Formats: sequence, C-alpha cells, structure tokens
Amino acid sequence: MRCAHHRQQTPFRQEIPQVQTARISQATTQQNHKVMVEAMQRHRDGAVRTHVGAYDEHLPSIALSLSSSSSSSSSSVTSTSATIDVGSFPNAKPTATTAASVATQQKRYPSAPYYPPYYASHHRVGPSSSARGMVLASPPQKTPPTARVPKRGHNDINIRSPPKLLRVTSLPARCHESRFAFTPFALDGRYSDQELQQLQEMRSRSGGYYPNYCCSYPPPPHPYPMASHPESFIHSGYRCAPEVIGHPSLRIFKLRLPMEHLARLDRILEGCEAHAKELTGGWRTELYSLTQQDLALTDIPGMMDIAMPILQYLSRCICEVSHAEAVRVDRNQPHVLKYDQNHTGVELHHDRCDVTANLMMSRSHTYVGGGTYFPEANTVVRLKFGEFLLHPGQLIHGGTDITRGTRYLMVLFAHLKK
Ligand SMILES: O=C(O)CCC(=O)C(=O)O
Ligand SMILES: [Fe+2]
Repeated sequence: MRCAHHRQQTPFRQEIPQVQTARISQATTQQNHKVMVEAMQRHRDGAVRTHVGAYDEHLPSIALSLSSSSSSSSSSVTSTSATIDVGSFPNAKPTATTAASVATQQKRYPSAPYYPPYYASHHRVGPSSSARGMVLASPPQKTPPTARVPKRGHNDINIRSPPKLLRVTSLPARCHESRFAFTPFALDGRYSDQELQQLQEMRSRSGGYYPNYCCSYPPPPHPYPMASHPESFIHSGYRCAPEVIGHPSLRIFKLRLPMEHLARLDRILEGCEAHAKELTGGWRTELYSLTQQDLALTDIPGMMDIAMPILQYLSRCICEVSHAEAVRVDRNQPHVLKYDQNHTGVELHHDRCDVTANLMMSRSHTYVGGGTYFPEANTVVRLKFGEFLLHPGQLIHGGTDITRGTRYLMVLFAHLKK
C-alpha cells in the first residue's frame, strides 16, 4: 500500500544549512544580520519565541544570531546592538531566563576569560521612546560581572510573530572588558526552558565555530561529549547505554543490536533480494514517496518471524529512550530500504511517526558515502553493521548519497503509547 505522505519533505528547512554557513563565514557583517533576520522571518510562521540574552551555536538551524563581535585589533572588538520592533506583538512578556546555566559555566571554567554574555540588567530592555519599539542595548562593563542568577523572568521575551530588525548599530568595546550584543533565537516550541538552559550550557564548548570566540569563548576543555545524562537501561540482561548524538534535547540515540540477532539481518536481506526478483518493479514498490526502493517485511512470507526478535528489541529500546509504555508500528513496518546507484540517498524530510528507527544492515566496506544527516545536530551519522539510530520522526534528517556499493537499512516508523 502506497503511503505518499509518510516521509514529508520540509523545504523551508532545507535552506537552513546555508544560513548556518553564512553565519560562520561572515557573521560579523551587518548584511549578515539582515540575512539572518530575513531567514528567520521566512522560515518561521506561527508562534515564534525570541530568546534574548544568550548565544548558542548549538541550535544551528534555529538560533539566528544578530550579534557579532569582530576583532579590529588584538585588543578590541566591535560589537553590535540592534533594535527590535516588538510593538506589533502585544503579548510580549518576559519568561524564564537561562542565566542559571551561565552561572554553572562560570563555576566550571573559573579561570577562563569567559564573561557571562548577558544579564537582563546589562540591557536596557523596555519600550523605547518610539512606543512601538523595544531597544535592546547593553552598556560597556568595566569589570566582568560576577556569577549571579537573575530571577526567572528577566531576559526572555515571548513574541507571537517574527521580530523585525529596525536598526543595527556598531559600538566599540574593549576585548575582555566588556561585551555587548544580543542574540534573538527563534524557537519552534519544541524546546522547553530547561532544554534551553542545557543548550546554553554547551555554548563554550565550541570554540572556533562561532566567530566571537576570540573574545570571550574559552577553548573547549574537551570535545563535545556523549550525553551528560546518558540514559541507560537494561534489557534481558543487557545493559545498554545509548550514545547520544548531538545535543541531548534532540533525542538522537545510537544503539546496537545484541550479537545474537545479527545473523538475522543477513537472512532478511537474502529474503528481500529473493522477493524483489519476483516483483515486476523489483525494489521499486512505491511504498513511500521520497525513498524509492523499499520492501515491507510483512509482504514477504516468513520474514516477520525472522525479524520479530529484532523488532521486539527495537521496540523496547524505543520505549526506554522515549519513556513510553508501548509502541505501535505502522502498516508496512518494518521495511527495508535499499540504496544503490539507482537510488543513492534521500533529501531532507521528516517522518510521520513519533520515533524512527534506522538499523544498518550493510557492512561498512560494502558501500561508500551514505549516512543519516541531521542539520540540527550538524552531523552525519554513519552506522556500522547492526547499529541503529533512534530519532524523533519530526526531526529533520536526510540520507546522504552513497557513491558506490549498496546500503541497506531496516526502517521502523513507531508511534508511542504513553
Ligand atoms: O538513509 C538514511 O540514513 C535515512 C533514511 C530515512 O530517513 C528514512 O528512511 O526515512
Ligand atoms: Fe526518514
């Protein structure tokens, strides 16, 4: 049965990597600010939340930076402040702050030349003289502010529609003495305030990525680690700690099938290839609209019996990482997806399910290229034989092209029962 909408293309997201690139390469220009604001306006509809007062480059696709500092000499920077019109958002009101995580950062890196980027008190946040506007600016600081935690509700602003950049001004500042700028984030509602704080925690670990690092970003003390709070769980004697890919809030997990199930993967592939030979279209079953070579195991006699232990294992893992009691799978699940020279990859899209499982059925030496690309994690995940990925179906991802060989995945679209 054809299910044209199961993988949904999301064209507005596809442009985001460009925005990211623009920010990395030329984020110090006013033009870039404009580009980003326009991008934000283009890509966001409905409720947009602008988070004022924190840098975060770990939201590459949703954090659109309007602030910048560029080295004009070894000891000075030019920072930019801007005016945002919030007059058209009558419901603008403060919400929670992320400053607690700034304090945590300071504790963690006490000797680093790290200045908490923002506190509400450094900004003049409030209606400007033009009644319709809100001026966000921060006076230079003579001394680095000490860690302190503003009350919740200081420096975030909720708005109902995208902000409008009215004016950008450049202000001189002394490096390591002050820092003033701000960063509106456009958030799409999937992030809670708590998650925002976690995201904020990661900011200083990406030295080099953000162009301002020269001034106040300490070098990362260690590479971006696995989850700070890895979720581990036990299955039939197995202790399994999923590796977290990207930021934990993205909920991308890499796991492995137990060894005893691996041989089943080869048997399933043999069954699929034999079955495809019998079909007029071969692998071209038109099960889905974006991926082009898929076979539903339910259509191949005997296959579900072989796949059942794997399916159960995947389901249990999905339950564990999602805190769900049970999973329900769609029709045609699991299915096997084949990439070869006729179908090399799949564009950015999201899957119409709560959790997607992608299980690698090919050995790494049998193909070149290929991987699961998550723009929000800025990562291409390459699985080894028997490894599988769990990710929210709604998280944008794509399959990067293979350039040689054949890459098979077992894919499961799952819905959670809580
Ligand atoms: O090729 C991949 O790794 C991703 C496949 C995918 O996104 C899908 O099957 O929906
Ligand atoms: Fe997908």
